Amino acid sequence: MKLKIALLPGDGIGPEVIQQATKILDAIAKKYNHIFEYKTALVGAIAIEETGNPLPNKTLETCSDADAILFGAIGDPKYDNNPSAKIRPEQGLLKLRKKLGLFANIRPITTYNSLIHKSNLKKDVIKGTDFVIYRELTGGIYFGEKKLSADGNSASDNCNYTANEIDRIAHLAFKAASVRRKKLTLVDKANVLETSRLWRKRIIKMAKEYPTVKLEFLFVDNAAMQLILNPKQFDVILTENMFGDILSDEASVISGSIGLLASASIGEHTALFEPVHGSYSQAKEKNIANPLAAILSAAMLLEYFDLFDEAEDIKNAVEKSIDLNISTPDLNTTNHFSTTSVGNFLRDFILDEENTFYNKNNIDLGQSTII
Ligand SMILES: NC(=O)c1ccc[n+]([C@@H]2O[C@H](COP(=O)([O-])OP(=O)(O)OC[C@H]3O[C@@H](n4cnc5c(N)ncnc54)[C@H](O)[C@@H]3O)[C@@H](O)[C@H]2O)c1
Ligand SMILES: CC(C)[C@H](C(=O)O)[C@@H](O)C(=O)O
Ligand SMILES: [Mg+2]
Repeated sequence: MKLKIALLPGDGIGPEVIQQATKILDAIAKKYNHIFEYKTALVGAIAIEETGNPLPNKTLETCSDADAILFGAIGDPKYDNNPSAKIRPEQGLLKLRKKLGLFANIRPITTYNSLIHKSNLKKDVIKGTDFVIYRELTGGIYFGEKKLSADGNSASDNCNYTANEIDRIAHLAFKAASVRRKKLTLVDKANVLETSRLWRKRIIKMAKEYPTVKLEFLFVDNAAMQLILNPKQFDVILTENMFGDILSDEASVISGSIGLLASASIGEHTALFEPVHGSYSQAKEKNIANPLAAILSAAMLLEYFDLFDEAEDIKNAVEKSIDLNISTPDLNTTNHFSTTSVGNFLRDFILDEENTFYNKNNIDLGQSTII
């Protein structure tokens, strides 16, 4: 298969993790005789610096011409620490999602056997957790009208949803639940918010089309608690934009690190694949960022094109690296490995025809180093 992939590395650790993700995609291309062509474009703070615009037209064109987009991360302390800045890196990502119609953000949460004992959470609570968050991505408070009064003493952010915006992601979530464990949990704040009540009405109506799926409702405050108290109760969580953003960072603690959480942002015409984490600028160019979220996002990209064996190869390699503790400091506080080393290990594991990687003594890390 030939795929044109737009690469948007962005800011902070974005370029480093995207470099590892393309390393892995190249290994897959080599193993399976695919052709992956990359075109890199600017987004975020770096795009502001170079063009004055967090999403230059050229970037949008590159994305529109591509079969899919692989995104790193955006954001910079310069803007985080300046609430008065009118042009902000995050606008690049938000505009991209909106312009490309990427309305469904899919964030799977799973656990890894060899990380369970390291978790801050109890082993019995998290072992076997396997759910997916369907986060609405182009509506809600993120995209409503924003106002700041002339005297600067009052501000508002409007939260809007239309029935159509709710329905299109809800169908995807119901379909996902019907081929999984057949449970859908709508997370909202219907006891307070009018938009949440619209969500409930639409979902109750739609549930009749999916009779095999058990539907439950949770208020978001309770959901935040249930996620930590008993994450195994969840199969598919459907929620609006901001609740999904917050709950997925919380859920990353179940997996072991936000550096493990991948996502797919799906639209009608195209899709973008992005780690859940941000630009983690404290780690920029230190070669310590976990590249697995970006690499697993690349695996989701392959699944989007039905390249399931290829995606499975990546997931197996990721699991192996974690089992062998070939991990960055977020997962391995003692002999941790660099971002590059983790990428090298995965590449070599994927291309290793003779399966020499079955015990730690056989690992040839090549240029990799323990840092
Ligand atoms: N999709 C995105 O591009 C995205 C997502 C979230 C935040 N942001 C932006 O990123 C900037 C920093 O935001 P933040 O500090 O709240 O969130 P962040 O996700 O960048 O970092 C939060 C913490 O998570 C951990 N972490 C994140 N990524 C990691 C990785 N790959 N490996 C290991 N540990 C990792 C680190 O401990 C870090 O301190 C802000 O400008 C924010 O707007 C961008
Ligand atoms: C950077 C920010 C705009 C973004 C969001 O809130 O959607 C991020 O937190 C995410 O989770 O992708
Ligand atoms: Mg977020």
